[in-house]
Amino acid sequence: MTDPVVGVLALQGDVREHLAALTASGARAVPVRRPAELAAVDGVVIPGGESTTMGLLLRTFDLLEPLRAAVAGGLPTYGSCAGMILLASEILDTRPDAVHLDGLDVTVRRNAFGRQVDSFEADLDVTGVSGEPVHAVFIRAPWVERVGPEVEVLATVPAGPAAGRVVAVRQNSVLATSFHPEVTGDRRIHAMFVDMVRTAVERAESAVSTARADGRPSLSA
Ligand SMILES: NC(=O)CC[C@H](N)C(=O)O
Repeated sequence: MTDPVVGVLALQGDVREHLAALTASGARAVPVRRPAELAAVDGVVIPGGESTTMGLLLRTFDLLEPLRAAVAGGLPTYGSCAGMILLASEILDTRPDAVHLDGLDVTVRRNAFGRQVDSFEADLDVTGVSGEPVHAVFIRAPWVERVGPEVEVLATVPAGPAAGRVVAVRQNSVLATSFHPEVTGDRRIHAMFVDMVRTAVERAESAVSTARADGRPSLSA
């Protein structure tokens, strides 16, 4: 197949880094600022940045409902840090009117690792990523405090005061990490997401060809 088109929500945050990481992982990476641009992608990344600001901008740019609907409809979505916060069904330590995309049945706590420790790094074993552990960079990061029954935990902090805290999860077509793989040069998390996107595109294409073979009207007509 041709390279899947993966959008990066480009309202705020480290958009450029995700575009570069996706391009290096075999996707056609494009910025998304308008509903029509969102409608044209096979998958979308919600970058790191500041979740309350990004939430306000989603409203301003009329992207909130289209993005919520796309995620609910199964569009492969990857949220990193602030992106994880926006995807959560419940957010602790945020403003009362904070935006939830409700893509993940999890409770996240913003800035969870404490104000003294704004950033830190750790080597993580991540389910689905083979080889060396992933060197994870956390920047004023959230952690996941509750996971719903459909949510798979992909990584936890291995040691230190936050040992055991959940920092990477997947629920069906939604992937989220507390950390920022886009800043390290290790492309394995983006490659895992691009694989999710490719699988979803292939599935949709084979559903269309089955429908054609059955003589039913084509979904792509
Ligand atoms: N690096 C990040 O994305 C930080 C997230 C930020 N602390 C927030 O609450 O949105």
